[in-house]
Amino acid sequence: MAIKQRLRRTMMFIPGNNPGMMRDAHIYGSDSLMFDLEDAVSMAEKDAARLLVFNALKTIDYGDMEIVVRINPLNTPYGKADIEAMVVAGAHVLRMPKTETAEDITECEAYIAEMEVKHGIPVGRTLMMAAIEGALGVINAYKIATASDRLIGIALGAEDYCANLKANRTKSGIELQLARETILVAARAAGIDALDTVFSDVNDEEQLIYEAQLVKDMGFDGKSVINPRQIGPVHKVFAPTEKAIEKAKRIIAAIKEAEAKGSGVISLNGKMVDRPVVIRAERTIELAIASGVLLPEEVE
Ligand SMILES: CC(=O)SCCNC(=O)CCNC(=O)[C@H](O)C(C)(C)COP(=O)(O)OP(=O)(O)OC[C@H]1O[C@@H](n2cnc3c(N)ncnc32)[C@H](O)[C@@H]1OP(=O)(O)O
Ligand SMILES: O=C([O-])CC(=O)C(=O)O
Ligand SMILES: [Mg+2]
Repeated sequence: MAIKQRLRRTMMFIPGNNPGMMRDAHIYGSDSLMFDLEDAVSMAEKDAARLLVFNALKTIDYGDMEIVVRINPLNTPYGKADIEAMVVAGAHVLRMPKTETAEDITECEAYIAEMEVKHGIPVGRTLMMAAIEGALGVINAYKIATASDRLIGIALGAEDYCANLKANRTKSGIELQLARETILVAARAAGIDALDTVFSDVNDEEQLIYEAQLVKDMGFDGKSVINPRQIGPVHKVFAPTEKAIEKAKRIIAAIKEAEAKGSGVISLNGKMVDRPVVIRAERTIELAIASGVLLPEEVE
């Protein structure tokens, strides 16, 4: 089922022209599956890939995993056919690549709605997300993030972004700093998810963990991955540590006690605990439960 708010630590890209990968994609445990009809598929295979993904979504039981499909932009010969097929196939979320303006989103949304009506599907069932992959998209991030109620999040596409900026992908990530911060702030202002880009070297786990930790500390909800081996390390980074969980529990217990006495701010081991600290503690508990490292009954 399409759900606007859910855990999205990892979305795994699966090339839309690879039936073997599509068949087994759900066994690796990413939070979302993201079938790709765009850059992982050559021009010659676009129509075949669309049909393959359509059949996979219609016939394979992916359980309650979130199903995302990255379609081709509307200004290509494939965009409209991708939208129609994926709306009918029941994809939960359509990912718009290379989004530059709010109109890119509103045009797609109008066509999605048209296809829902044409096929007797409830209007609004198909959700959307936008990948920002160039300078103009970053400049327009907030307008993009607020362009449609169907949007679940915005994501950075760093490979195309670096190509557009004439930047190098570095270990520190300095070239992505502005884009990441802008996307994060735009997503938070719009009340939707902020999702980080892929890391392409599947054999370099150390750098993957570095990037995941960096974006987690910044506030991102998750990171796209391209290989099953990248799922575990990213989930580990996004799961709160035992120490963080214990601290969050102490904060929540202390504030409950203070509130019972009519006070909104207290001191815990010499540190001020007020509303923002409590919000972060609550998020830690939510993430811990969602990540399976804490049972709901362990929280009073
Ligand atoms: C810049 C962009 O646009 S990025 C988005 C587009 N790119 C993609 O979608 C690429 C997705 N990833 C891949 O195609 C592959 O992971 C590659 C090419 C990067 C590496 O491939 P491999 O070296 O074969 O990976 P590896 O040896 O780790 O594969 C192990 C198993 O996982 C499977 N697997 C690998 N990647 C994926 C994936 N993305 N989805 C599902 N299954 C996968 C393989 O089929 C293999 O299965 P098997 O053991 O049953 O044979
Ligand atoms: O969106 C992503 O993470 C992958 C991508 O297309 C890019 O980096 O250009
Ligand atoms: Mg791209």
